[in-house]
Amino acid sequence: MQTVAREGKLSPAGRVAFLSRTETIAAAHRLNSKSLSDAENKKLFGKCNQSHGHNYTVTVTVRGEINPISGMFMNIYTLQEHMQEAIMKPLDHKNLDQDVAYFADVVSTTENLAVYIWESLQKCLPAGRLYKVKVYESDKNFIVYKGG
Ligand SMILES: Nc1nc2c(c(=O)[nH]1)N=C([C@H](O)[C@H](O)COP(=O)(O)OP(=O)(O)OP(=O)(O)O)CN2
Ligand SMILES: [Zn+2]
Repeated sequence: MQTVAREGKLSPAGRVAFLSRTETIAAAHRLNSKSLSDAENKKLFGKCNQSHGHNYTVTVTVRGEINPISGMFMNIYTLQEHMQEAIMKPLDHKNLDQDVAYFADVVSTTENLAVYIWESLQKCLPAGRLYKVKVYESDKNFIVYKGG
């Protein structure tokens, strides 16, 4: 990288790139709202009102301006470390409803799981860095959350 800088072959400034990394978490849960009766929960959530598990696939996308010296805006290993702390450690091989305090009163839908991951990553990433959280609950279903 220093060689590139010495030779003056720097990337033009102001180029924004998007970096994504995917991890998989295995977790158990059930869809159940404390605001509803047992009968209402069964009617609304059907089979998903019973305990079951998923191998969730979580793709996190961050954005930033490419540093002309390093050729990147974030080392992928840095993103890996943040995902370990914010996603893998609290969620992998856990019962979301019982082991994760956030879901004590929040229904553990994939939507809310994406929000949890977004908020956890926001705590360790620089402002404006996080762009998108995509969570696959199964091969067929996924949620995209971009904050807000
Ligand atoms: N909007 C949402 N709807 C549902 C969610 C959710 O998170 N957000 N979650 C569920 C259940 O968790 C359920 O486990 C979904 O899994 P499954 O039925 O296995 O999903 P598939 O569509 O992949 O499987 P099929 O065999 O095709 O049914 C329900 N709804
Ligand atoms: Zn489920």
